[in-house]
Amino acid sequence: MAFATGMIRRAFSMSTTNQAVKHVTVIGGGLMGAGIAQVAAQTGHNVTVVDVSEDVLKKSKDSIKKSLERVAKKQNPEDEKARANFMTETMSRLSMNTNVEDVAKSTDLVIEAIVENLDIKKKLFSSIDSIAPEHTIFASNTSSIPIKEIASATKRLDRFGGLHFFNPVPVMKLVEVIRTPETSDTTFSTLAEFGKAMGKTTVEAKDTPGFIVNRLLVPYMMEAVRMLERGDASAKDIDTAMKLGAGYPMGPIQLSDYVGLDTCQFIVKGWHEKHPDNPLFNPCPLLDKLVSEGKLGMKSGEGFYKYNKL
Ligand SMILES: C[C@H](O)CC(=O)SCCNC(=O)CCNC(=O)[C@H](O)C(C)(C)COP(=O)(O)OP(=O)(O)OC[C@H]1O[C@@H](n2cnc3c(N)ncnc32)[C@H](O)[C@@H]1OP(=O)(O)O
Ligand SMILES: NC(=O)c1ccc[n+]([C@@H]2O[C@H](COP(=O)([O-])OP(=O)(O)OC[C@H]3O[C@@H](n4cnc5c(N)ncnc54)[C@H](O)[C@@H]3O)[C@@H](O)[C@H]2O)c1
Repeated sequence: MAFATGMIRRAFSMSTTNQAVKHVTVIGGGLMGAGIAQVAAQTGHNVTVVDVSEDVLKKSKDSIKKSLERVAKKQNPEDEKARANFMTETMSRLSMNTNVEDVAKSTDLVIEAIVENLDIKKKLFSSIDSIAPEHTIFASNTSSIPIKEIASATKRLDRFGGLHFFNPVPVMKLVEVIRTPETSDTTFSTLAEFGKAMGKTTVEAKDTPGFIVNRLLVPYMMEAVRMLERGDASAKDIDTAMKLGAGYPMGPIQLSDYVGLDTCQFIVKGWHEKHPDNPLFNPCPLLDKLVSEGKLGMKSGEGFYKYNKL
């Protein structure tokens, strides 16, 4: 009987914990942060986006609005009033702030989506660890850095995990939930429930390089860049081949531009430094050249291809 009561209590506390993710702080309002914030607000969460300046936050808010309009149009193509209500309600759950310490004081979940750099991520988490409430869970959206290394900047190893979303967040249906050996069961289930509450399918991934998707996808993208570098095929033909011959929605060269060439470079460089003997993680001189020229892909207007500036 005592056992059964304990089970019930545990189940109850688990479900209240899950419902307790009401306020989400998204740090970094760029490509990924804006998408994460948008979908979290769309699914009924109160969200604050934090970034380095008002200017960046304005751009972030504008891009969220634009993307929401696409979603509203899709949901209610014939009903203008319903579209307007959806926009107003979602935007009312969204706020912007440049002061991370202020926001961290009262939030249930922090999702970090800043630049792919371990030292900068550690500095950020360390600055809010003593400010955030005890119950607050920290998560990183890193593409490639071990969650354990980022978490080491804090004293809440049991309340730290990975939530890895995919670009474009409003469209891609997956979230990888990453646990380290220290991530508690409650933290893991709260993160997985949150992913589901955002309308995503979740998979559990270990804290290994690239988790599941990137461990397979990034070497494939870099092999395509190496193929281009060798002059074996043109960028356009590589992309056409993989779209029509393998059923991918985008070819690997176009996808590299879409992800951001700087982000791709950070990923490969980090893995190569840690695993220099793995040829799949070898640097790509062509990628490095484009990044050094400021050609970062779609977001900068040029990468392997040229784009109309966003
Ligand atoms: C590296 C990281 O750590 C991990 C990653 O993120 S790896 C990258 C993962 N992402 C991918 O692999 C993306 C592959 N590409 C795709 O799936 C598709 O090309 C794409 C969804 C991006 C665009 O699709 P495409 O058909 O070419 O263009 P488009 O017609 O504009 O969009 C398709 C639908 O998505 C919607 N959409 C696209 N981007 C959107 C956005 N930002 N916000 C809201 N809706 C969006 C469109 O409204 C459209 O909806 P509809 O079909 O109902 O009309
Ligand atoms: N681009 C992708 O396809 C993709 C997909 C999944 C995960 N990720 C990961 O998500 C993270 C963000 O990537 P992104 O593509 O959105 O980058 P991005 O460059 O588009 O955006 C990063 C944002 O973080 C802000 N920022 C930087 N330092 C900050 C700080 N200390 N405090 C607050 N804001 C800060 C920047 O001003 C910028 O707006 C990275 O870790 C990346 O690896 C990227």
